[in-house]
Amino acid sequence: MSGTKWVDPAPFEGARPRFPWWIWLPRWAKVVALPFVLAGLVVWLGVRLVLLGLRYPVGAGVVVVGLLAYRNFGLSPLVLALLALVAGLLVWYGLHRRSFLRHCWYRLVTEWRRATVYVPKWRTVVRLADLAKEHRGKEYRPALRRVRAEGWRDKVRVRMIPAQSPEQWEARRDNLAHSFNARSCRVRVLKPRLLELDFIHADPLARPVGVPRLDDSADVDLKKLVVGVTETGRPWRLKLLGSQVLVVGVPGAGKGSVLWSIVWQLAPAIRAGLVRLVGIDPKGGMELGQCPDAFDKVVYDNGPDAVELLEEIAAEVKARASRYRGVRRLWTRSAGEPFTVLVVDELADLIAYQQDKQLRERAARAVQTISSQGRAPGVATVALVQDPRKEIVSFRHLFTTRVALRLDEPIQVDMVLGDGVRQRGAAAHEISENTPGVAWLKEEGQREPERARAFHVTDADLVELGLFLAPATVHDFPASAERRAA
Ligand SMILES: Nc1ncnc2c1ncn2[C@@H]1O[C@H](COP(=O)(O)OP(=O)(O)OP(=O)(O)O)[C@@H](O)[C@H]1O
Repeated sequence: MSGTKWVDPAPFEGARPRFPWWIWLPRWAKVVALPFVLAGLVVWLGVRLVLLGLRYPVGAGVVVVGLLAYRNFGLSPLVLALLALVAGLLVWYGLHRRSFLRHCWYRLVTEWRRATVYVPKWRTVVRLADLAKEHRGKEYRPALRRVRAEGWRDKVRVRMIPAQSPEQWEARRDNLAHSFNARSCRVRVLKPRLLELDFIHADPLARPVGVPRLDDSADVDLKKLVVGVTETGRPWRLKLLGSQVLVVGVPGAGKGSVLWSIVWQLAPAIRAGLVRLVGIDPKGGMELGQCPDAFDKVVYDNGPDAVELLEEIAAEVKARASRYRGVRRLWTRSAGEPFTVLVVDELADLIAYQQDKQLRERAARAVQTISSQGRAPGVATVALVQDPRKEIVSFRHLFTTRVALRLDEPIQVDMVLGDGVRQRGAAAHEISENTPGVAWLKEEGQREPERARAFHVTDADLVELGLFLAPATVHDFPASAERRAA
């Protein structure tokens, strides 16, 4: 108070200590409640043990049998049995490493990481990352659910608090990764309120993947062409029938390997006449010239010949569409004409860098016709490009399958894969220079992007492919040639 004027004291800014409610109970009530609390604890522990037994029936069985054996026969047989168990596990590892890791080792790692990393740090990390909220004295904290270790990544399920969105988690991917000692973190939405965080510890695609054997009898599935492996170890299946493919990557990112993996897998169908390849390589044949036998027609520049070829395919698209009208909605083998794949290496050379304005416009019109109308009549485009900017490819949206190999900048990832996909973890600009052929993939209608590596198609493989596809030449047997000459 100063004179007659009232001055408010400064508000109390210290944190008031909070005590649990039972602290205020009278002493006698605590004594009465103690046996009930202890009984409750015992029941809780029993339930946890039963749940653990149900989760790991084999492990629990081994422990129970071990205890019984120890009681009935003493220590020595138990030690022998344990040694036999270890030997059995080693044999399992030797015979089938994959199933051993999956069913035994990764389960142990899961429990270990849950107990030593995620449970102890969870509360602090979500509070410091602003993912927990306090409202009217009650704390709302995202719940840590199932954890699964898979060696190269830990999958951690999280139940979000009310009014939270996946974008809030996506914005804190880096904070979470560093907090849990991971290289990076990705966010996936499993269902409303349930997220799965991937904490990445290693790159399963670090090693190149060789091409499979060329098999004449193989059935080529144009909707699921296997052109590499995904990081989860499954085949990378590329949709060609009913899709248009855009492959983007800086020089040396491995665009060639995506292209040749597609051709490699199409080879049996090309040989059987079911698929026809048409190619344009404005770089003078540096890429497609490595295996010209794969192509029905190929042009090695970006001049009038290339544009005429594009217009020929565009005309074919229209002609097929009018033939199919009312007969079929999508190309099938029974259509009686081959599925056509147009391969353009460096699309920008045709539709952006071409000096002649008329040729440039004609090329862009033809490519747009093919990629917008070719789906149903069985004409697919596989276009490779280094620069994804709108000024270079103004009709990116017509390509329904996008492959982002290594890129320079984050903004390029958004251009290729679409808005928001990078935030979910598709960091194509972070792909290492040491892993050419690694790409992020996004198909139309698929929410989550996938990471995969194309087969490594070597020069020797291309020679083999050329031999496989070269038209058979029948040479005269020397003796019969001499006889005819005589
Ligand atoms: N899938 C792959 N696995 C392993 N190595 C690869 C793979 N793809 C490409 N490479 C290697 O990376 C290098 C560059 O590959 P490639 O020429 O295909 O790149 P690019 O993107 O087509 O480059 P450019 O735009 O200059 O033609 C080559 O030495 C190749 O052997």
